[in-house]
Amino acid sequence: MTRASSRRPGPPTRTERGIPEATVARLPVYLRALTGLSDSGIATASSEDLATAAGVNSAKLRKDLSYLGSYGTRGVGYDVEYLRYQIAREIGVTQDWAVVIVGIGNLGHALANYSGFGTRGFRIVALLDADPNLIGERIGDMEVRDFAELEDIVKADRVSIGVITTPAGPAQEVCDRLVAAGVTSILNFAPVVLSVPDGVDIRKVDLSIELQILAYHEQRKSGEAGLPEVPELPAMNGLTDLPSVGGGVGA
Ligand SMILES: NC(=O)c1ccc[n+]([C@@H]2O[C@H](COP(=O)([O-])OP(=O)(O)OC[C@H]3O[C@@H](n4cnc5c(N)ncnc54)[C@H](O)[C@@H]3O)[C@@H](O)[C@H]2O)c1
Repeated sequence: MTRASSRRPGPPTRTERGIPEATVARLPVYLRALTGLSDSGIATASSEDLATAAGVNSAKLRKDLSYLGSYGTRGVGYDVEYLRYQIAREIGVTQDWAVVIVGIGNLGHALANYSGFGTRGFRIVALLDADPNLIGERIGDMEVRDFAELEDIVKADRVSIGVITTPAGPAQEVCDRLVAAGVTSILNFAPVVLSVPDGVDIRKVDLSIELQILAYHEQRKSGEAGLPEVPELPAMNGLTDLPSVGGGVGA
């Protein structure tokens, strides 16, 4: 056997349980795929079926699942319900997580109205805002409450996750208040990098970055297909006296 290269990449970052972070990031994708299979009444799935449903290759999927001690049964595949339970337990979604959302504007309203969190183990316990005009507004079966109540709510409901949907300006201050109140995980939608002390996990959601990644791929696709043709200029009836390009029109 020959050695492929003398330069080896560093070891992948691993969680305390020894599962690579990249595998952890794929577990929710497998969970969603398994939920889909289960909802369609499928009791067992081969690694190929599951990989197709999750959009990954089957060798990677088998390797990922082996970290959970799940190898499937040869010739039968994986028990969908059991694997779903194993992954949910590993991610921590078999238990109920209390979440607060801070900043109930456009995005906060949309998240508050989304019913999918509850079925995935996330209980929204409070919608908080600093605007007195919003406090008391009903959204579904909840009422917007004063951000000043944060500390009491975190203590009473044992909140560990906070979602920030305020503008960028106050986001750090909101984050500091969440952390001081005892929140140890933050999902930040505000377009700003927040600092948190050790022991607090933070994740940032930025749709424009996702769109830029898609734009990058679109650009590559149009490069492969050849550049799009320059569209013809519309007929300019009667306009014959146009200045030439770079003609330096004075101010
Ligand atoms: N990550 C993404 O992909 C994405 C997409 C859209 C919007 N955003 C961001 O999400 C945030 C919210 O957007 P939006 O359109 O809902 O804004 P918005 O102005 O409609 O709502 C912001 C809310 O935050 C509240 N607020 C302001 N300061 C506060 C404070 N100190 N404490 C508590 N509440 C406070 C305001 O009263 C308001 O209700 C913005 O930062 C925006 O840039 C992110």
